[in-house]
Formats: sequence, C-alpha cells, structure tokens
Amino acid sequence: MGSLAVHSKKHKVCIVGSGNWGTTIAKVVAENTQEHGDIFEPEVQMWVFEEEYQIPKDSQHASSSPDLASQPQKLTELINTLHENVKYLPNIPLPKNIIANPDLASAVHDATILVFNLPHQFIARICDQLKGKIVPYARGISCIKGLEVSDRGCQLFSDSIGAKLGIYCGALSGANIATEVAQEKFSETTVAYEPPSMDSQHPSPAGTPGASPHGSQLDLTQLDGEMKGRKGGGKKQHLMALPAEYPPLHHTNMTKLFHRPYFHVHLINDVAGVSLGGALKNIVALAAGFVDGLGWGDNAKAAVMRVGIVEEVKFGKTFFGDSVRNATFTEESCGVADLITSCSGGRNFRCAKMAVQEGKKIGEIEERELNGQKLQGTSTAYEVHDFLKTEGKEQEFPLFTAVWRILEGEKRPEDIPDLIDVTARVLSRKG
Ligand SMILES: NC(=O)c1ccc[n+]([C@@H]2O[C@H](COP(=O)([O-])OP(=O)(O)OC[C@H]3O[C@@H](n4cnc5c(N)ncnc54)[C@H](O)[C@@H]3O)[C@@H](O)[C@H]2O)c1
Ligand SMILES: O=P(O)(O)OC[C@H](O)CO
Repeated sequence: MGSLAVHSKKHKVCIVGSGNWGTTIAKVVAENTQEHGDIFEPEVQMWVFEEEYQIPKDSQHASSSPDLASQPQKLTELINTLHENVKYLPNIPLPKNIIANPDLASAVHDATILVFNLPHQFIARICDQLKGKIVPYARGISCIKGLEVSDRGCQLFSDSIGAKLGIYCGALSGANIATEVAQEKFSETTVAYEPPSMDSQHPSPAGTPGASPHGSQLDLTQLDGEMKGRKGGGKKQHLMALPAEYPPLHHTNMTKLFHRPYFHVHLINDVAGVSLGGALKNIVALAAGFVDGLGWGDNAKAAVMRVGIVEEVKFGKTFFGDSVRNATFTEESCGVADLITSCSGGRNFRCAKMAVQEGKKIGEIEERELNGQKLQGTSTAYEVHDFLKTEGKEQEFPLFTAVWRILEGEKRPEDIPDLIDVTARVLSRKG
C-alpha cells in the first residue's frame, strides 16, 4: 500500500549539463515534473556551460527573431527566450519550465535531485566546483557514458560522483540516440538506482511502470544505506537521510521522473552493468565504423559487435566482480540494444566510418561534423587501454586494444580480423 503521508516539500531537480543528451533529458524530466507536481517542483534548472552562439542566417529563428540573429548571443539567453537549445538540440521545442542557468552554484541551489549529463572529460572539474554547493542529502543520477580512469584504478562515474560529493548516485543508460528521444520516437532505457533504505519510506509496488520484467528489482528492505565498495571503485560512506518533509525517492518516484510514453524506463540494481554497457559500447562503435568505412558490409560489423559484447561482459566480471549480471547486457536496453543502436547510427560509429572513408583523423571529423558535440569513444579507448595495460590484461581484450592501436596509427582498420581472432593470429604466426 502506498503512503498517505503529505509532504510539505517537493523535490527540486537540476540537470548538470546541456549538450545533445543533456538537453534531451532535461526535456523528458521537465515534462514529468509538470505532470507529477505532488512530488517535484515544476521548474527544472539546467546548468549550461556558457558560450556565445550565432543563430544561422537560414534558420527560422533568423526571420522570426531578427534581433537575436543579428549577432552572437549567450546560449543561455537563446535557450530561455526561444525555448530551444539552438546549438546542441536544434529544432526541438523545449518545455518552458526548463531554465537555462550559466551559474553552477545557483543552478544546483536547494536541488535534491542532480542529474549529471555532460561529456565525461568535464565531470571531475564540475564535481570540484560543486563541493559545498549542494544540499548534503541530494541524490544523483549519472547519464554519462564513460569511465573514470586514474592511478587509483577504473571507477564508474556514479561511484566517483557519489564519493566526491558525499551523495548516493545511480546511473541511467540505454539505446538512446538523443535526437530520436527528443523527437519522441519510442525508445527504452535502463536506470540503476539502489536507493538508501532511509529514502524508501515505502517500496514500489510490483507491476508499477519500470518494474523490471527480469526479477531484478530491488528488495528495498535489504539495503543498508551505505554504498558498496567495488573493485577499482567506490568506498563505503555514510549518507545523510532525506528529510521526511520530502516525498520518498524509491523506485516508483524515480520512475516518475524519467518515464514517458515514448521513453520507457526499466529500473534495476546493477549499477556497474548499466554504466559499463554505456561506456564500453562507444569503443565497439568505433570498430564498427572502421569496418563499415572499408565497405566490408554487415557481416563484418556483426563480428565486431559479437566480440565487443563479449569483452564488455568480461571487463565487468574481471574488474567489478559478480555484482555485474550477464542479463544486464543481454536483456536490458543498456546492453546489446545500446550496442546495436550505437553501431548503426551513433556519432562514434558515423565519425569513425567517415574517418576511414576520407583517410582523415577521427578528431578532424569530430570537429567538422559535430558542431561542438563530443565523441566519448576515442577518449574511452585510450582510458580503457591505460587501465588494461596497468593490469597487464591488454591481450585479453583484443578488440578494445585493436581500437586503441588503430587510433594510435600503429595498426590499420584492415588488421581488425586478425587482431580480434585468436585462431587467425596463431595460424599467421605458424605460416
Ligand atoms: N548525444 C547522445 O545521443 C547521447 C545519448 C545517450 C548518452 N549520451 C552520453 O551523455 C553524455 C553527455 O553527452 P551530450 O550528448 O549531452 O554532450 P555533447 O556531445 O552534446 O557535448 C557538448 C556539451 O559539452 C559542453 N562542454 C563543452 N566544453 C565544456 C567544458 N569545458 N566544461 C563543461 N562542459 C563543456 C557543451 O557546453 C555542451 O553542453 C555523454 O557521456 C554521452 O556519451 C549521449
Ligand atoms: O552518438 P554516440 O555514439 O555518442 O551514442 C549515442 C548514444 O549513447 C546511443 O545510445
């Protein structure tokens, strides 16, 4: 039975980031905060890394708002006036309850829910700036697809954000090309959220939207309010309880924050599996782009994807232990489904393909094609390679290693079949 308690406060949500996916998730969340005014404050703050932007002369805004189009304007002003992120998510009307804010401290002020959504290379610096600026009982969700590799090992961003800010942070990841979600074309996503038990004043009833069909939904009564340590990852920490004035942040209410008719949410408890699927598929998508760029067809791409998913699962089991579930990769949107969509139409795939077709560096293509959006696969390939080298395990992850060697110019895309196939390697050595 649901709680009948009336809560005097509502959750304030801030989206930390405003790129292609950051703005899309802000739209999803802002639609839901309006719809569930009993749980959330309608206004959604969206922190924007401020920049000047010139509206293209041929855009519809240039004729409807000639003043704004006459010279470069602050991106936040454009977003708040036009209700569109004209640079990173053009032609998608945004709900008016999204407020673009260039000031990080004021954007997160009093926010109880922080949604982290920016290219992974910027998150460490943003967390440093957030220290002491957030409410201590805030809860986080990381939508970032990447891994934090340092001399301390390989960490999930949900863990590193949680540890740096002293909050609990879950993860959201799925087969989600931002523009398709923004256009409200149907997709699914996976949210891993292990809420501290003190947040869960009543558990989510079975059968609510988002209840996992795979029996992996959390038994909230078993949680102890402390983060689990992970190999190469987080450390135990004590969390501050969510004050009783706020509605509980259990699975049902988290689902209400993200679930839309066009964006279906499955909630599970495998935070590592969700995060690793999203991060590592970006390396595989580069390999898929390389072979497609050679014109090798769908069989070659399928071979790369097959090895890629094997290495994703192996990476999880080797470095994050048995908490990583195989089913997360096979049954949830964040696993094979994300690999498929990313290797079909993702930015990493498209840029890698063009790089091979044009004989150019992928960074050059990224700069030319993405209008400021950032590839995550190239830096992740380097970061994962650094980590595997430190662990002495490069040979055990031949596809991840092959992608790094191609980016380094040490190998060619044509070498991929031999690099990923042990039999071929042995035969060529004997021959
Ligand atoms: N775009 C997608 O289709 C998609 C879908 C799912 C997940 N993701 C993941 O979401 C995360 C965010 O991706 P995105 O698509 O929103 O970003 P993006 O690729 O659109 O990157 C641009 C963003 O980076 C910001 N930025 C540039 N320089 C910065 C700096 N120095 N400091 C802070 N911010 C800076 C820009 O202001 C802009 O908001 C990534 O990890 C990505 O893998 C993306
Ligand atoms: O465009 P990409 O390659 O960053 O991939 C986008 C999303 O992660 C696909 O789910």
